[in-house]
Amino acid sequence: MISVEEHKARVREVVGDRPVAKRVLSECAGLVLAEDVTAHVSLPPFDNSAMDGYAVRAADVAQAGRDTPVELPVGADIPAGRTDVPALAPGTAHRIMTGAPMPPGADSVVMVEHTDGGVDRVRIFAAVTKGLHVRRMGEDVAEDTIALRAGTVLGPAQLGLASAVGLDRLPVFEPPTVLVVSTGTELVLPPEPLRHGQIYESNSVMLEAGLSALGCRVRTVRSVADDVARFRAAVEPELAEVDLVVTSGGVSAGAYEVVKDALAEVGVEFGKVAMQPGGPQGCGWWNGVPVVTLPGNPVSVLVSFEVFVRPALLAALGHANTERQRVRARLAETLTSPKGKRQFRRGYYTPQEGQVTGIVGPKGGPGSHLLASFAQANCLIELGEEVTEAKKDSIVDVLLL
Ligand SMILES: Nc1nc2c(c(=O)[nH]1)N[C@H]1C(S)=C(S)[C@@H](COP(=O)(O)OP(=O)(O)OC[C@H]3O[C@@H](n4cnc5c(N)ncnc54)[C@H](O)[C@@H]3O)O[C@H]1N2
Ligand code: MOO
Repeated sequence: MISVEEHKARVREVVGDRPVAKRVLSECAGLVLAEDVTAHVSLPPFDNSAMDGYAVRAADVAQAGRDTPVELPVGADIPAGRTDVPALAPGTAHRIMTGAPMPPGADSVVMVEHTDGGVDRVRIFAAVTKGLHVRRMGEDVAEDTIALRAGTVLGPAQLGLASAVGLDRLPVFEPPTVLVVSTGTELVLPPEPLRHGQIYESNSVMLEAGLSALGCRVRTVRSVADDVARFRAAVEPELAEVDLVVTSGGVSAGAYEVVKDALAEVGVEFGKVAMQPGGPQGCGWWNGVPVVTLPGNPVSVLVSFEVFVRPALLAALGHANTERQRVRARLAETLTSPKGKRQFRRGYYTPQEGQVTGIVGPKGGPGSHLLASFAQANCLIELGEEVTEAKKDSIVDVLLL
């Protein structure tokens, strides 16, 4: 039996690292930037107005007040987007809109609310300090400096910034195409009617959802009978198209362990990991393609995905943080755990106002077929290998899903 950490390291090694590719911004959300990116324009690219109003010289309106307006002739109209901006003559104002370039000679902007809004001449009721309501060129990003650092996870703000400095593509770690394979002669695809002894296939749907959330492309072979020749025939042609294969089922100790039977001879290693659920596991390469074989029980599949596959893929995709957020919580009821195995129980974590630790209670029992209770959970309660009983009110580790 190997430890969770050992198998985690094996899966990480098998999954490997992802190559770098340039992708259009619309396909980069959630991915990690592979190289530093330099801005070749300043942001803002030019001095511009932060308000709708009038561009002035502060000195020309120094005496303006509510009861002592200063009246200036309006020289020009500068909407946002105007590229031929005339200079401001002393003793005049230009009407200017938010985002429009500051005219040479002007040093500040009076908000329209502090004027009479005049078009040919304007009465100004407030003085301004020099630079008021002017957004300076380069105050957000200076030209030829690094706008985004390698390792940045690209969310809305980061992608917006990339576009704002004129980029249409970014170098990212390319997400893999993953083949999901569900094995089991008993599996039927909804909405086909079930006969006694058959069940609806659910593992591929969970794996697809989990993989898609990481940005992976997913192909699926949704139901392969427990027959080595049929398994090979269904999966082998796909190998050239994918970067990783994740199977479920057919890896334990029975007489018809299709995944084990088909892949042990190509060098995939199978064994037992000291965890519950998710004991029987395997990983290796098939025709050079990384393969991770997960046990078939639905809860085992999802816990195994969380513990082994998700962190390995996040690391492969360049994420520095590959783990779920871990918090400490007070246990709402006593739990038992098998000696020598790390147990992952499905739980519901509730933060407590003003407290460092929240409260966590189990959702359902430890059985790896209890999918409905997983569907009500928001966390995994992790009980270490040495733990056989975690008492009510003791503090436990919780992984937030
Ligand atoms: N003698 C032993 N028997 C078992 C052991 C063991 O160590 N010795 N380990 C048990 C554990 S723990 C697990 S986990 C399972 C893993 O078995 P397999 O990976 O071979 O999975 P299957 O037997 O194919 O399926 C297990 C269970 O899950 C259902 N299943 C499978 N695929 C799907 C799917 N795509 N959608 C929904 N449900 C699925 C399947 O019908 C079985 O009920 O082995 C134990 N046995
Ligand atoms: O290790 Mo199994 O995954 O408990 O059912």
